[in-house]
Amino acid sequence: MKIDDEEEEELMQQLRFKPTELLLREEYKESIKVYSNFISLSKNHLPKITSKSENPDRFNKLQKTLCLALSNRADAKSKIRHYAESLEDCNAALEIENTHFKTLVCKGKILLHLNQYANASNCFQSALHDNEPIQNSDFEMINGFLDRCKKLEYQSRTGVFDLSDWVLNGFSKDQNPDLAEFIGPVEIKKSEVSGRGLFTTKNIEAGSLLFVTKAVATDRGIFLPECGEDSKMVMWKDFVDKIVDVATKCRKTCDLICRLSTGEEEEVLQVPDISVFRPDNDDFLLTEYMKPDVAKILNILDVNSLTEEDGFSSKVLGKNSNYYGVGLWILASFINHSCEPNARRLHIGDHLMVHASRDIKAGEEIFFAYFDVLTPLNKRIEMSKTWGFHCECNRCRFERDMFNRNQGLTEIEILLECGSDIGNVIVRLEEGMKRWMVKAEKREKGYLRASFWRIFTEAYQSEKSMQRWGRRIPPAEVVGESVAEAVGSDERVLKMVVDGLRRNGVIGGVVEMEKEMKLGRSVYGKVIKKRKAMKALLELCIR
Ligand SMILES: C[S@@+](CC[C@H](N)C(=O)[O-])C[C@H]1O[C@@H](n2cnc3c(N)ncnc32)[C@H](O)[C@@H]1O
Repeated sequence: MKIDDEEEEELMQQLRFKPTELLLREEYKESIKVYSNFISLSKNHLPKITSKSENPDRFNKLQKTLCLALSNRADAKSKIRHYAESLEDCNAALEIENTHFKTLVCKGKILLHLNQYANASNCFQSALHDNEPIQNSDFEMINGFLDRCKKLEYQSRTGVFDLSDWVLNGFSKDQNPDLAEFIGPVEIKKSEVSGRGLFTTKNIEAGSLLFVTKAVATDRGIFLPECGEDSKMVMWKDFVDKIVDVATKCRKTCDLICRLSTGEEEEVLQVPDISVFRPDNDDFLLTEYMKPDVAKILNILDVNSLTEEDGFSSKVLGKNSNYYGVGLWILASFINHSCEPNARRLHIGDHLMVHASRDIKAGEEIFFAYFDVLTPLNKRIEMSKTWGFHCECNRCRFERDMFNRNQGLTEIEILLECGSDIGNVIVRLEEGMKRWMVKAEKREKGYLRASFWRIFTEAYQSEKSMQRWGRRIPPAEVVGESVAEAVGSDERVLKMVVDGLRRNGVIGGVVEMEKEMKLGRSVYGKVIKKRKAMKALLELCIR
């Protein structure tokens, strides 16, 4: 339908207020539609005003209205997480009026959300200084954002994070600590294990932070055993929908997800430069937009999604034991598995903090445990099969070799299966390790103790076992420490060592306290800076 200029202007008048109403009612999609109508009519109308009436006042007025409409549409788009499109609208509005307050605030908030702290800060600075005088409430709001940008930019640049206050305040559930993204001394390279892997670029001490990254999406729930697997399937579907939604809306995320492994033909996969994962990297804008291939994304999620159960333990966080969370963290998806891992992850809100759980030398590959590694070899073989690979780490090779070379280990397993006294089995194992020349310095003792972890914990927790066998089995802290050295520690290992040290009656001894703190740092990372906070975690862990 052709409409004349007067009708067009009347229509614009009607459209001017309608979308604002919709925006206030939080009907974002509808308001975007009406704003889009208004914007195209305005763009159509602008040249006519200049050429026909030569009326600069009207022209300026319409320009201002167009700028506001673009800014409001940007706001609506950001509310439904169409960040890339929202930024385009912000830039178009700023081209009309480069100090437009509302647009600068909207753009700043989006950039902050996208972890581009310095760029976000520039927007807020400009909103503050190019728009004087400014209302008190706006002044406070902008300064709040500027403080956040400054804090996050510092974290992101230096890797200095401190979760102590959050721990000391009882892990305040509604207020997770404000965390930036950070990439430490790591790079992606071809791995001897499979495909690509993440490697250190310098020597790293246990507890040091390797990187902090925010999830593409997560999903969480409490699943009572009586609900069965169906409710978990519903959650999984919801999670997949969230990922596809983000990939559809954000070209960069889609591009990054598509670089992940589907578990097939990993050898031909490209090795991306680590800079690609920095939030301010815009190279992806040059790549052609690919519509997300949902079937491929499903395979990628199967191979790369992480569950949250291994984060700050449910026990420490006081979470319901039926709690279950799943998420996709892109940089973490380049980490391969080993049964002697050297890195641990903490899940805090949607952020994943990854730190070294043992000292790592420059150039070594970083490994996670994809499944519980305090389990025997046959169980681990089963678990790695479900992941679609066969683990060839030092520990698996050593244990396979031990089983092949002598009957001793097989006999011990048979004793266990026949329900022999666990204290007796431990004594047989410890004596066997001496005969088989298992070397502590090569971490071999720790490997085997980690594989027989269950019986060690049961024995130390049983007064009867300890009375009968206590003198012939090594102290809990010795076993715990050798396991920590060999396969890295977790809260169970920490508990065994701390319980053992305290059972000896040396509470508060300087050497023992330092041992506990050191182990605590390898489990929780150096992000717990205050001693008081680490002590609080240790107490929670052994409770
Ligand atoms: C999260 S990805 C790890 C990064 C992957 N190697 C890549 O190139 O993108 C998980 C996949 O890596 C491979 N993988 C991880 N650990 C492995 C291991 N210890 N041995 C063999 N393959 C492994 C498996 O194909 C697994 O499905």
